[in-house]
Amino acid sequence: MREISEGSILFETYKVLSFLGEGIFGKVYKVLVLKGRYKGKVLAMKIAKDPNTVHYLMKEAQTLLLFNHPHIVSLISYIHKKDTHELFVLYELMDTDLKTHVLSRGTLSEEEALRVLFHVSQGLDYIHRRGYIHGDIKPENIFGKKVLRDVLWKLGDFSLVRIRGSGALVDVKGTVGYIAPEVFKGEVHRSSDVYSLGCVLYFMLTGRHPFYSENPSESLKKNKEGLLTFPEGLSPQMEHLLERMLSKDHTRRFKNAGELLDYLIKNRLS
Ligand SMILES: Nc1ncnc2c1ncn2[C@@H]1O[C@H](COP(=O)(O)OP(=O)(O)OP(=O)(O)O)[C@@H](O)[C@H]1O
Repeated sequence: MREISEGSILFETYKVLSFLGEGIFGKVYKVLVLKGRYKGKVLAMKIAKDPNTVHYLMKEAQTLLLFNHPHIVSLISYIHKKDTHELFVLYELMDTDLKTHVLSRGTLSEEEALRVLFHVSQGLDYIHRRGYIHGDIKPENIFGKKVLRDVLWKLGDFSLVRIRGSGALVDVKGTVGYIAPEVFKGEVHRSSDVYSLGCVLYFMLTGRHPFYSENPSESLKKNKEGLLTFPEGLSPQMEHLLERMLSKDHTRRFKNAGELLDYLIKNRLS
């Protein structure tokens, strides 16, 4: 297994510029493409070495290759080294993620939060229309790309993506604070993604997810029960929108991202 550091050249094509971070699926590096179709471009490369994580990341890579949308982080290509069981996945390079962006500001205004919501809903609508459920919508999985003086927000990290109707969940996956209550009972719908996105909207407005507690087991309990209170001082439109996204009963939520988008446009919230 190779050691990777700044300046390393991989497959005679990718020069490692810096380390970007590490998640459960492996390390992520900023790389410069030295030759081929993407010569001169700077990309993000995620490297998985553990057979279990390789399996998940491979599933993500194969699904993401089918997607092409301005509000979804693009996958450029992937390389699977069968002999060493390593997987190298190349994505478009993003400049920030929503968690970092919100925490650096404390909270976002309703206007800014709605702008992010509108961007991400478009990416989510694209995958919902194709029969997929994202399964892990949270601020760390929403990425921003600076375009002139603006930021374009995109949905990323499709490691828990699943096809609609592919059976009940055997174990609960996702991130406490952003999981729809029915998911804890093994039920997953497109509206479960809408719920998670509602938790993200709440986070943008308050700097905390709706089930925050200093005690992690209390957070989990509150999340399972869908027990939340709305922050003070919201506009009536924002309160109504949050109620529709964060209803404990999934049949009272927007059914999918398309319904949410229609609502945002009709009520001039986009
Ligand atoms: N396309 C990208 N462009 C820029 N940075 C990225 C990109 N993808 C991931 N990163 C960064 O790399 C780091 C690790 O990301 P990764 O998605 O592997 O883990 P994570 O966000 O901790 O989530 P998880 O472990 O749940 O997958 C994070 O700091 C993330 O912001």
